[in-house]
Amino acid sequence: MSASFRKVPLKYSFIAISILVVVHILTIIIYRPISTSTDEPKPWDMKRVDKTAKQTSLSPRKNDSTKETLSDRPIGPGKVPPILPDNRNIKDKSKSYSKSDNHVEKGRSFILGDCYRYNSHGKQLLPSETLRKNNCQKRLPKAVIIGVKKCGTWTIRQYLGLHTSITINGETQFPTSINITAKDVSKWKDEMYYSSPRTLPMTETSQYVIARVESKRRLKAFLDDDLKIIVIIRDPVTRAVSDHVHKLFEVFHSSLLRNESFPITHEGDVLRESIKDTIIDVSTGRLRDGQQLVRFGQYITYLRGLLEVYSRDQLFILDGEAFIEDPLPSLLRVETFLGVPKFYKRDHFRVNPQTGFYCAHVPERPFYHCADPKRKGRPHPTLDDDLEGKLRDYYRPFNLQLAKEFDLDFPWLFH
Ligand SMILES: Nc1ncnc2c1ncn2[C@@H]1O[C@H](COP(=O)(O)OS(=O)(=O)O)[C@@H](OP(=O)(O)O)[C@H]1O
Repeated sequence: MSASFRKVPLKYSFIAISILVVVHILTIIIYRPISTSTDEPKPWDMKRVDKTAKQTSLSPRKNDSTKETLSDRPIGPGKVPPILPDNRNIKDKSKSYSKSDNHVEKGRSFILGDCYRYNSHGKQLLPSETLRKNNCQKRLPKAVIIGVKKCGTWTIRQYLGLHTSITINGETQFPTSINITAKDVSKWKDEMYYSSPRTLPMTETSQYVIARVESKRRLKAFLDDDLKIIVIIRDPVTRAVSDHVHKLFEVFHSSLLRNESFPITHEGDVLRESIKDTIIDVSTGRLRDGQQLVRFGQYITYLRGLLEVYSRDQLFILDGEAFIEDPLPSLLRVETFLGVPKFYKRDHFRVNPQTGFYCAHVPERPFYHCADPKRKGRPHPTLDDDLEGKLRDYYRPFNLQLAKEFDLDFPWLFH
């Protein structure tokens, strides 16, 4: 073997090496990430800047039998969920959305706020001298996004993270124990990003909104008197479906991790039937309204609880359905509510042709902010009329009361 290697003439080795070098250079050119502010953002360059935030994406796995069904084919009898923009159906298979791990080119660096930069090594604190000069510290949040679960909290947090006057953490565990101490709060503060006085420190959780009133009150004592609170809510029927799909997907995935050949077939039917089994008591045919899956959509209960602790003008209630349709108008209102300079523009947002959901890119930031279609924006099964009717009947009085008490006019509140 080694003898035959030695017989290969030098000329051929040189040609082979040259070919390899050319192929390598072409690969780098084709897959180079967004590197200048004038470059067109490419869907395959999407990546979250926020590396320390809780990872919500499952890494694509080989032979993933869910792939075709869950991201490409609508579930249900030939229908797509009505809430999604029409362009959800546009398929663009030529672009791979799995190339989400592109890095900033070596030698390039983006400044994020006053305390961080992002380069080919990821997100890093600026040199300590700069941190001192900019008065970078860990600060308790002055504004929070607190839920509701499955209503779009992740996406709005990503978009707010693009704002040059906001420093927003990934999801953090708000201390909600009834005996909360200064130590608990200080531990929580340690989870925050460094921020300068020039930017608004923020964080997010979908848990605080459902915490008991007494717990909310205890935490409030440690926070700014004029803490600003964003609550995003969507059609509770869709929220329940989303929550159920999420839970089932987690189960499928853990099974798949244990046994790669776990068969997943007829997802639409499985999902439709399993949501029915979860929500309807078969013996009585009635809705199991004690289920969290159902109760979480009773937004008025949680919002009333918030009002016992915070004043109405500290709350901004965002329509999650309108936010999906077009995030810009919602974000402009959020800017006003937070009192930060106007930043968002129409051309920061583009629809991901693969999913029909918006993604965001701003020239000041290195990457597209685009949800992993396996984790957010999953296809929903179509509910059968009976189940949907029962859910709508259940939520209607709560929704109407919500519209009245909180002076909201979101169209789905009146369904
Ligand atoms: N731009 C964009 N891209 C993808 N998904 C979007 C977007 N805007 C809102 N949404 C909706 O957000 C839903 C998930 O909500 P959350 O992020 O609050 O979920 S979680 O509670 O943090 O798990 C998620 O629910 P599913 O559609 O069931 O996956 C989406 O409908």
